[in-house]
Amino acid sequence: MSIARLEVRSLAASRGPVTLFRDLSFALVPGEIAAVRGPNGSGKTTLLRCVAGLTQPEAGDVVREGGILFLGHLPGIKDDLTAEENLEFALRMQGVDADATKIRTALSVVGLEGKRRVPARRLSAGQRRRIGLARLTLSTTTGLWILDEPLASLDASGEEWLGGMLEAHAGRGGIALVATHHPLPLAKITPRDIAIGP
Ligand SMILES: Nc1ncnc2c1ncn2[C@@H]1O[C@H](COP(=O)(O)OP(=O)(O)OP(=O)(O)O)[C@@H](O)[C@H]1O
Repeated sequence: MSIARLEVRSLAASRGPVTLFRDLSFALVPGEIAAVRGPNGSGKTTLLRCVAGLTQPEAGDVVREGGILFLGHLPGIKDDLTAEENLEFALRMQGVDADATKIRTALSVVGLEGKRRVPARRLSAGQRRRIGLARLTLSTTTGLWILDEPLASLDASGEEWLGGMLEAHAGRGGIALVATHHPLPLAKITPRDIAIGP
């Protein structure tokens, strides 16, 4: 199981003179998925970074239980590494132990089996995104998934796959905080909406 809990209390963040959000509070219980919504530049990434502990909020607290998987809005892919080298590197940074077979299986799950030895510079935007998303298949015991625009560049089959991954994660007691401009492709769960910005 990937039991997790997240509580955000009276969180505030600014960039320079601009207040992005203030007095933001919410709590997610095991099995809950939240969609963070707001216009470009409203502070969605900033909120995700605060929740992950990567950015210090101006005020408020974040209480977390369970490990974190953070998938940034840029896939963070290194051009000179192959698909499998990129995945291996990302997992190592995350502290996830994955052997060559697991990596190959994860890439095959996201439709990149035939591309695993291809340098990332020769992959499309959606294929690069899929390398990042392959981390989800190997992070099934990580309680809190923080995903920034995971649907960007994904085709319909990728969206459907991601929806299934999120629902399986919720079914294991995991929670997810997902910044998105698109509706989350969930069939069984209604996500909680967290709106920020003007
Ligand atoms: N490194 C930075 N230095 C200064 N200002 C920044 C930096 N990163 C973001 N900002 C500012 O903070 C504000 C919020 O940015 P953030 O990336 O959190 O928004 P967002 O809602 O995720 O946007 P988008 O939908 O475009 O991804 C923006 O107005 C941006 O100009």
